[in-house]
Parts: sequence; C-alpha cells; structure tokens
Amino acid sequence: MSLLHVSEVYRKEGNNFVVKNISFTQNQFQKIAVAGETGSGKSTLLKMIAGLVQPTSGAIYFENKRVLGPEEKLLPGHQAIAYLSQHFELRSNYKVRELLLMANKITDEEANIIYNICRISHLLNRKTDQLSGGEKQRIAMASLLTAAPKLLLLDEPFSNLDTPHKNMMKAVVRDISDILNITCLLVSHDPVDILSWADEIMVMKDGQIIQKGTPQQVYKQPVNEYTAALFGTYNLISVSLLNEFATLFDISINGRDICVRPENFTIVSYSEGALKGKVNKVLFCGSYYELEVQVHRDVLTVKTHLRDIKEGDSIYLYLSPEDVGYV
Ligand SMILES: Nc1ncnc2c1ncn2[C@@H]1O[C@H](COP(=O)(O)OP(=O)(O)OP(=O)(O)O)[C@@H](O)[C@H]1O
Repeated sequence: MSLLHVSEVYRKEGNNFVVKNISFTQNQFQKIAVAGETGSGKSTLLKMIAGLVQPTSGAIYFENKRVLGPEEKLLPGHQAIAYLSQHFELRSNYKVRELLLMANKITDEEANIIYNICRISHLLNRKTDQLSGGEKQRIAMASLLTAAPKLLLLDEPFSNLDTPHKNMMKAVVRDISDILNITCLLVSHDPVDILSWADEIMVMKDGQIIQKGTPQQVYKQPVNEYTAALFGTYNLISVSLLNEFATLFDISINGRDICVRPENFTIVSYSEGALKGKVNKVLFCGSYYELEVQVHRDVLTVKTHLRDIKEGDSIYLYLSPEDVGYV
C-alpha cells in the first residue's frame, strides 16, 4: 500500500533550485534510503515531506492527502510524520522521564517497549544535560516515537557517532522497522550504513534523483562515477586497458567506460585469460588487505583476503563479466 507519494516537487532557495522535479512513492514498511553528497538537497527533501519546508511547486501526499507546508498551516509539521533532524535539541534541565512524558500519547507498556528499543531505559532518571551525544539522539528518537508516527524520517542518524554508538543506533533503526512496524525513510552519505538496511536507494545529485534501485543495483551498476564513488572504492578502467579487459574477460565495451569494485578482482594462480600485474603496495585493513597493483601504466585497487602477498610480487587477476559496471 502506498503511504507516501512525492510528485514533481521543486524547492527554490534564492535564485537556485536545490530540489528539482523529485517524484517517488514509498509503500508502507518499505525501507528507502536517500544517498548523496553534502548539499545535494537530501535534508530539504526530508523537511518538505515532514511539512516543515514549503515546496516551491509540486505536491506531497501522505495516505492520499496532501501534506500542507508551513505557509499553509499555523503549526508546521504533520502529526503522523516524525522528522529526526541532524540538529535535534533536547530541552535542558529536565529529567529524561519527564521529557518523554510530555509528548506521550501511548500507554506505559507501549512507552516501555519504545524505551527498550531505543536502549534508553537506564537513562530515564538522568538529567538531559548529563548525556552523551549518542544517548541524546536515542532519547530524541524515543520522544518522536512516543507520538506514534506512521512515517519516520531520519536525517543522517549515524553521523558523528563512534562505532559502538553507531552500531547501537543501527540496531535501534532496525527494531523500529521490525518491531514497531513504522515505515522509515533515511538520509545518509555513508554507504556502509544504508546498503545493508534499505529495500531501495535513491541517489541525489544537485537536487535531482539520478539513480533509483536496490542496494545491489546502485552498488554494482552505478549509472555514473558520482554514484560509484558514493558507495565505495572503485576502479575506472582507463582507455588504454579497455581492449585488454575486453579480450581477456570477454567484456563488451560498446564505447562505454567500465568500473570495477576492488573486491571483484580474483587473484588466480594461472596466467591464461588473466591480467598480469605487480603489487606496489599492501595495506592492512583489518578484515582484508588492499593492494595497489600496477598494470602497465595504470594502478588498480584490489581487495583480497590472501595474507601471503608481498610488495613486489607478480600476480594474475581474473574478472567475471557480470561484475563489471558501465558508467
Ligand atoms: N534555508 C536555506 N537558505 C538558502 N539555502 C539553503 C537553505 N537550506 C538549504 N539551502 C541550500 O540548499 C542546498 C541543499 O541543502 P541540503 O541541506 O538539503 O543538502 P544535504 O544534501 O542535506 O546536505 P548535508 O548532507 O550537508 O546536510 C545547499 O546548497 C544549501 O546550502
């Protein structure tokens, strides 16, 4: 069932359109992530959906009714849509419990479920100025959830968090979808945060959606270098290597550039049908090694789990045609 429908939405700031002609539909329980470089219009889009910024043109429909913007409503916002800003603030000098009771539309039992999901049950007697950034964020999230929204908009929920708090926040976001059955739309510029979570990813650049697809599609078949770069390291194969790649790996080039993720190269023991290179550098990256491999005048980045490769080694690389992206 369609919950949210964004139809040809534009937003102008000064003389510039910062959101241009955005249309998409989000079904109930569908997890959508918006990725894009800083300034690409992600937050502006989210704020328009939340009814906090007025679209210059176009319309947003929630449960088939138009979401009114701040110029059309005395109290901006939509009661069933919650927006967690990157710049949320908690009222100071309150106990967490008091703060959470203010917005509370639900029973004690329901509230306790939310506190558990947000991992804040142990913080309820603290004052709001005695909390870390990550704890404050989870309390702000719980506060939004106690208002029983149907759609939760999360603006960069994982930025500025260390790894343990980031992992905790990811578990919170997963539980919000899985246990509370609240539909989430999430904005992030970090691929690691969204690839494993989203059902669909929309890539934004200069206010427009330039690619929409499953995490696998945007990662493996980016439409251009911008999308390729957003989702991690990639090799753009230079013109001088294209013919060799085409012949060795049976790839049809058709005048397009090709990009290959570092983990898609396999180091093989045979030379026939493989690309020869020399290892310039071996970088230890924890769970894998990243190699800089010289092939003629080009340097390729290759990820491997093999431990016995040393700088100066000659190696052979194999690439499967289905692991090639065309940009
Ligand atoms: N109130 C405003 N007045 C003028 N320009 C604005 C305003 N709000 C946003 N912009 C501009 O609109 C563009 C998009 O901003 P937005 O915050 O939506 O991008 P973003 O993708 O969310 O970036 P970030 O990841 O850094 O938050 C930017 O160039 C920004 O400077």
